[in-house]
Amino acid sequence: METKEGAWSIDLLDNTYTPFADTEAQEPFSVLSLATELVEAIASVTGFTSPVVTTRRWVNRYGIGDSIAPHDDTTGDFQIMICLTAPHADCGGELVLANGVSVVLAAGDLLIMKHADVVHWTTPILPTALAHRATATCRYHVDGGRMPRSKVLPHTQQGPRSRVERKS
Ligand SMILES: O=C(O)CCC(=O)C(=O)O
Ligand SMILES: [Fe+2]
Repeated sequence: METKEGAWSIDLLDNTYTPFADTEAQEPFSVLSLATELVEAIASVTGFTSPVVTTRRWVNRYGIGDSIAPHDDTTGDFQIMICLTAPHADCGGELVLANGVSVVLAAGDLLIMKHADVVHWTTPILPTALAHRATATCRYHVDGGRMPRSKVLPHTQQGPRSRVERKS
């Protein structure tokens, strides 16, 4: 993927926004990130008391020169990110948050983020890197939280667009 937000590749593990209770883990990261005890523990650490209603899960991969540009994650309420692989600390791939925090993740590290309104980016992977960088993220959406627009107002509430247009 190459966008104004940077260059990296993304593997969507689950982009369906299935209700949390019906979401089935298809691979190990989802087995972990959907485990009720873990979700409850992370909700408690981040201060969320409303139940998780849905999740989204994906893997980002950064090769030499890749980075994610400064952006604000506009949906979801809290998330975990597990570093799957990373170059040595002095070879780029640092996650920087505009609030002054920066993190160099090593393989196996788990980061819990309350990500609303925190602009963040990663530094480019340097040519000296001997490994690429990959992170797996599970984003949790709580009841009444920051849902994607299409989920806040499902079109079933208003009927299909064509019917609305015919009425007017
Ligand atoms: O890979 C990272 O460290 C950050 C990824 C990220 O910010 C995102 O997927 O929105
Ligand atoms: Fe992000």
